[in-house]
Amino acid sequence: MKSSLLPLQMHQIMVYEIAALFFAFLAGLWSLSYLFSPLRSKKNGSLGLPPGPVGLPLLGHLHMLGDLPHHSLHKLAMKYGPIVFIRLGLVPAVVVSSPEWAESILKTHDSVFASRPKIQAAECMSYGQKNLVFAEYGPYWRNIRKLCTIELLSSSKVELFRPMRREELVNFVETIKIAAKSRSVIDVSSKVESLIEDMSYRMIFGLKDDKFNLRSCLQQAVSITGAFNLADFIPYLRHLIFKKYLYIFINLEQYVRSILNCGNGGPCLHMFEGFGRRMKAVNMVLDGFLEKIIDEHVQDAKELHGTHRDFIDVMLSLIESNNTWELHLGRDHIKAIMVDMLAGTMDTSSTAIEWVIAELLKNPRAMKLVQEELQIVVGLDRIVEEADLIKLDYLKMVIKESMRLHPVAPLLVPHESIEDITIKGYFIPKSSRVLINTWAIGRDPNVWSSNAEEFFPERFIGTNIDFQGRDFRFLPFGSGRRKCPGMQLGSTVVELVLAQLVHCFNLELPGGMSPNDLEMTEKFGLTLPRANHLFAVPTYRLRVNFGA
Ligand code: HEM
Repeated sequence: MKSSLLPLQMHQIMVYEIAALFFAFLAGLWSLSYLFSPLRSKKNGSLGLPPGPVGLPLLGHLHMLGDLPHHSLHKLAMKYGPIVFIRLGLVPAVVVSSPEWAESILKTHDSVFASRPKIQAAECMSYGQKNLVFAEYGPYWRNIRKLCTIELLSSSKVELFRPMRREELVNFVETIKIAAKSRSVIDVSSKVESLIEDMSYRMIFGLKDDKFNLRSCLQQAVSITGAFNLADFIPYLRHLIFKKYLYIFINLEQYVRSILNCGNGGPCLHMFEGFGRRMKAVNMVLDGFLEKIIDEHVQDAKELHGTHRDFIDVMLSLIESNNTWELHLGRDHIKAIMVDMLAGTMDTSSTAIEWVIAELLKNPRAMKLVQEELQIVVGLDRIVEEADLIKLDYLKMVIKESMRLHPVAPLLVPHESIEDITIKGYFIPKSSRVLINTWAIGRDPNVWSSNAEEFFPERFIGTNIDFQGRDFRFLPFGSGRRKCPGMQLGSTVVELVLAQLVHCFNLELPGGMSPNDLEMTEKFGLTLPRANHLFAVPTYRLRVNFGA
């Protein structure tokens, strides 16, 4: 039986390969025609497409992105200017690297650029893009955004979870105190990640103990959504055999390194080879967990007579009361929004916190000033309360400075144009992907003066630059219609955790490491965390052993 199937499989593979070559040939012709399109040249007073390098047929400029696309795109901007036209496979894309162009895209022509591209992983992980992050711009997105902003992320809802945040922080400090007693090294990155996870689970699901083993499944879902998927850029290749070889070609350097490091295949190739399969498998497991959690909430709601406790309760009560913001909300919507909220709360806040601690360890002068401010505002006889945050001006500048140098989303979330448009003489075709390189803007000496690469929080003194996205030099939460709706929650958590950690503990680099030796390598994904975990030796600072 087995052997009779083999020739059939071979036949199918050959048909696929022939079809692949045919489509690749057509796509190559199409992309060549794009390269020599009249739009590239000046015509009728128009400047044509924005400047950019000539790409390869089919691949466009994918091979130029490398491990850290925000760095590679910054290099292109240095050569071609603040707006660069490239092609990612068959997808036209513009890269924006100046505050002026960011304002044009995110404010002046916001409605044209407010959509999101279709991404295979997002479609799978968020139940056919029923979530908010990747929803196409239009009535569905508008309603779901209103629902999330008002029902889940408003100031009053953020306030509702204040006691939970305090409780989690007290536990967090207690565990670090144990390490401090024995002068042990702590993995700051892991500690912060697990604190943020606990807070997120309690707020979204009402549970803290990971009884469904959600953690690893979610991490995989997030890493898959942030992973590079060739099929998003060359859709013809979705089912083709030779995509593996194309992937190796594009990531030649990564591939060679992965072979050298880990023998047969390496992580990047594994990720790609089984991408579709892995995506579906992770989604199936995640879906099972989410279904069980929702079932439990439905059951509990009957007993608790509709008392709202967490995000799932809120969503279920909306369905019950038929107040579903003109959306026909079902379980898939709840699950898609929960995945959004989890992805939104977890990696973002912990990435931001990790970078601030790293910068403070590298800059003892700034660390000293933050601790002095805390000593004046809070004193050494109690822990930080949320009400104190408003008075911590220097800490806020430190956070902004760190986010300037290490934006959590260096290219924001990709935007997509919904129609052809000409801006400042440049033609940007419909369905172009727009990458706003906030990392490059944050390090531009023309924008931030010659000390742009230096960590210098005082640069914010006397400016009114904040997180709101009104000043296009600084966009850690984006700007315009698609700006982050979780900004208040995110900034509160980041400020609170940081304030508590540096108030309660002095942190030293382990093994007598000098601040100059602390490396600051980044790892590109859905967010931009440190490539390596951050370690430190804590010493308890307060005069009291606090509690509730
Ligand atoms: C430090 C924390 C955070 C940072 C730095 C951050 C940053 C961002 C950025 C840069 C964007 C893209 C904006 C754009 O495309 O123009 C975004 C979008 C988004 N964020 Fe956040 N975020 C944070 C926390 C959160 C939290 C706590 C939540 C929810 C619980 C959240 C939910 C979202 C959602 C749903 C979107 C998509 C909005 C849309 O497409 O309409 N984020 N965030």
